[in-house]
Amino acid sequence: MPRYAQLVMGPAGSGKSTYCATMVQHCEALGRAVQVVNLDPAAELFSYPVMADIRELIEVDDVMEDESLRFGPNGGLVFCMEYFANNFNWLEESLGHVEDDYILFDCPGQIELYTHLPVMKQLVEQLQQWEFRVCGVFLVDSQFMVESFKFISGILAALSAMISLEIPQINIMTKMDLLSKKAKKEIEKYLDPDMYSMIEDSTNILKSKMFKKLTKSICGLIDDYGMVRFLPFDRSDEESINIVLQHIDFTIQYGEDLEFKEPKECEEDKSALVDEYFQDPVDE
Ligand SMILES: Nc1nc2c(ncn2[C@@H]2O[C@H](COP(=O)(O)OP(=O)(O)OP(=O)(O)O)[C@@H](O)[C@H]2O)c(=O)[nH]1
Ligand SMILES: [Mg+2]
Repeated sequence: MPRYAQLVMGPAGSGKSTYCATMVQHCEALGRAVQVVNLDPAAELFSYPVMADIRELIEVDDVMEDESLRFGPNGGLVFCMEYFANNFNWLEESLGHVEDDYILFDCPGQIELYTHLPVMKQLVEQLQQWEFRVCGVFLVDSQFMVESFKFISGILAALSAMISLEIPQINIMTKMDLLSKKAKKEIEKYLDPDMYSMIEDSTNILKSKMFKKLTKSICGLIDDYGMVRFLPFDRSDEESINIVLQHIDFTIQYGEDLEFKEPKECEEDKSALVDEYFQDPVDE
């Protein structure tokens, strides 16, 4: 039986932990069991139940306080993640092996983890060895995406994670509930972007010829990949959460191997339900 995983990534404050909490609630309402593993060694509070917490293995504060290491917060985090990569057996023990398990990994927000450090790639390979089908979920704050320049930098971050991890990836614009009506309308064009009109938008305001040329090349590169699309995520809208979940389920083929399980209560009440169904209609 395959196992399923979402690797929830994205820049600091993009809404990763909130996304995990929202997904857990949503899946609970659907009667689906979803667990969350915290992989942020600097996290403090969670609004979801944690199945495993990297801080049981290593904590950023301890690394920063260590006299021989003398790391700051970012160096400390990199150290913690490298230590984690050398101790995947901790994760294996914490995960156990439950049939059909579906796990969200709430990752740290340091962008270098997804662009050039090998840790996340090593994690993906390890999860795949444990029979997980892994989907990358890359979150970007929609409030920073309403201008074409910011959008291009967001798209490049998503693209570099996609290229370095080599797994299917769903890109999401979070915090859609915070946008004004006008901004929502404006952002529609960024969900499925036409990079050529983006080139026009961005280069018209540029004075330097060289910068114009560079922007054109970057937009051309993004367009060549043709793989970066965004889904809007509004935590207050069940429909939007459902669409995101369906896309992710589809990429990891969740549900294809599931066997039908009869809900317990239903089994007991089955005869009663059947009787009710075949009852003679009551005369009104
Ligand atoms: N209104 C609104 N606020 C959100 C949403 N998602 C996140 N937030 C807020 O944004 C802030 C950061 O959210 P987090 O979920 O902690 O973000 P994160 O990506 O886990 O942050 P780090 O782990 O520090 O990188 C919190 O104050 C959240 O309440 C959203 O969809 N809507
Ligand atoms: Mg977080």
